[in-house]
Amino acid sequence: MLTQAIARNLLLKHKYGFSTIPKWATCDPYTLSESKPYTLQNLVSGKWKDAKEYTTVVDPMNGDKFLRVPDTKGDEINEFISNAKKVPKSGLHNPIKNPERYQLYGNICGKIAEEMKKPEIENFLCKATQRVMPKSDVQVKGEIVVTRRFFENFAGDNPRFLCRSFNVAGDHQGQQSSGYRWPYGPVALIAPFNFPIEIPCLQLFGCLIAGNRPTLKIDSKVSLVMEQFLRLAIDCGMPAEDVDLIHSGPQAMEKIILDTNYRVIQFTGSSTVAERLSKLTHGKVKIEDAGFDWKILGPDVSDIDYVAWQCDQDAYAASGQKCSAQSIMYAHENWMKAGFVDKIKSLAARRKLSDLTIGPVLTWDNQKIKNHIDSILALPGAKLLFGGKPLTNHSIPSIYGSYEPTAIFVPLETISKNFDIVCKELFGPFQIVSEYKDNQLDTVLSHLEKMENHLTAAVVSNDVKFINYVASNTVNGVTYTGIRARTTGAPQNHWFGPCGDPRGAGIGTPEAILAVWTSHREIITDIDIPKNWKVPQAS
Ligand SMILES: NC(=O)c1ccc[n+]([C@@H]2O[C@H](COP(=O)([O-])OP(=O)(O)OC[C@H]3O[C@@H](n4cnc5c(N)ncnc54)[C@H](O)[C@@H]3O)[C@@H](O)[C@H]2O)c1
Repeated sequence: MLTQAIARNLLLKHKYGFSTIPKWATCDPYTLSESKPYTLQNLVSGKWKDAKEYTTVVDPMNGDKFLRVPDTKGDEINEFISNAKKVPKSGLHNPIKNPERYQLYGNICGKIAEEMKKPEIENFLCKATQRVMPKSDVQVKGEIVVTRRFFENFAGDNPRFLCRSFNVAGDHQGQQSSGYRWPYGPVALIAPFNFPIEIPCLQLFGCLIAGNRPTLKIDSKVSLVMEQFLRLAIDCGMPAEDVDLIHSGPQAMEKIILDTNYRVIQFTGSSTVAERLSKLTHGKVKIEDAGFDWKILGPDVSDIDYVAWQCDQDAYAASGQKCSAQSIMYAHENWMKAGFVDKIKSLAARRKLSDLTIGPVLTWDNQKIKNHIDSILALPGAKLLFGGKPLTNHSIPSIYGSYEPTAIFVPLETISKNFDIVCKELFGPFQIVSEYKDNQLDTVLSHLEKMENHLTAAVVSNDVKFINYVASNTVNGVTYTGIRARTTGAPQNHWFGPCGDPRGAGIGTPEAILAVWTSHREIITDIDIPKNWKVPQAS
């Protein structure tokens, strides 16, 4: 693989006539290996700094010790805390303070988008991402392109348009109320491993555009990508003091949170940590957590090859490590009779490690995956549809999972009686399949009602009455409907986030940025006392 990377690097150099490593980059993802490891740095107070201690991150494809990531702790966290404490609650800018910074961020976003269009920079970001979170070329390119398009969206005057205010006429001459979207000031942003560039970039720049000053913490397995991306952003004019990047373990981050005055913490990751931080901060959190995402295939069977392809993508692309991945599929009996499962089975069988259409699972090892599969197969009527075995002939280290795309059939009534076991998110290439008849749709809906997480969902049907019945009785924040409905897809052009939880966060769109990174403020101007005013009766 390494030889391939070097060959590709040389090919690109030849094709484009310049180095494939951008001038601001400090790591070469094409040659990164145990013999050419890279040591990451924290960004604090506008300076790149080393740490006293490091953790080692291994190459998920072969176990090579290829990254040394700061294990920031002890006294080293004090600078992060004091920087956050210096930030005023009114932010670095707001609609009536330092408004030129909206233009600054419009320019930065425009410049970043321009840079990301350059092939050598796009390739660099794709490779860096793929080295730490192995996914296919198509999947990784999709992540980079969504990120670039987000920056295109917020170039120019769009930061100030985003934070536009409104006025309402008052009760008398000289009175007017103005509604503002106000930043929180000192904030923290915690991001997971599965989208090393898209999640942190969209949240970080939404946060900055709105006037906040964040401490950024990414999962250390993948924080290489944002460590490099921030160097690009600084090169594009971002003031280096506008954000602190910390690489640390959970305890150090919790200590920072406890000792700091963060006004809001945006967290993306597991529900367990989300709940923990929620309690720790007395609810000052905006959460994007686990996804147990469902798909319902309606009674109207059509376009079976397309729908099967979409199911395979939804369940198994990026080895199922998307929070939007299809976790459970309820197929109407008409689809089952049409041989739908066999179609998905043969599509899933095309996936291979050599092109990363299936790859390492970074938070579940094979023992944990096997235990989950066994516990479901032990339930009444459950049967393995396909997969169910570890991958073979590879060098993925055993701390990570490596499993075939897997599907297990579980009857509807078994799910009803064993809901907690069946409807548990396995963050890997795994899905539950069930079948329902016309008169069992309400049983399916009763399952959806019981679910804890309401992130993505798909109603695959072109029957408008069917779609409306399901959509009107459910709450998922991102619900795709129609024969092309999918569960995965977190582009920059529509809201992505859970619904039905007051702590729920969104990402990327104007509404998402305003909902997560600003709160409402109203300033009422009242300046004009009439000349003939007299003291009224006591009231
Ligand atoms: N809803 C979404 O938009 C979305 C997107 C991506 C992933 N996810 C979810 O994330 C999960 C997978 O990620 P994971 O298991 O690595 O998540 P995780 O909760 O273990 O880690 C997420 C981040 O939190 C940090 N962290 C962990 N414990 C912490 C603590 N006590 N204090 C402060 N920070 C802490 C981690 O270092 C990491 O940066 C899945 O459940 C997936 O569905 C959700």
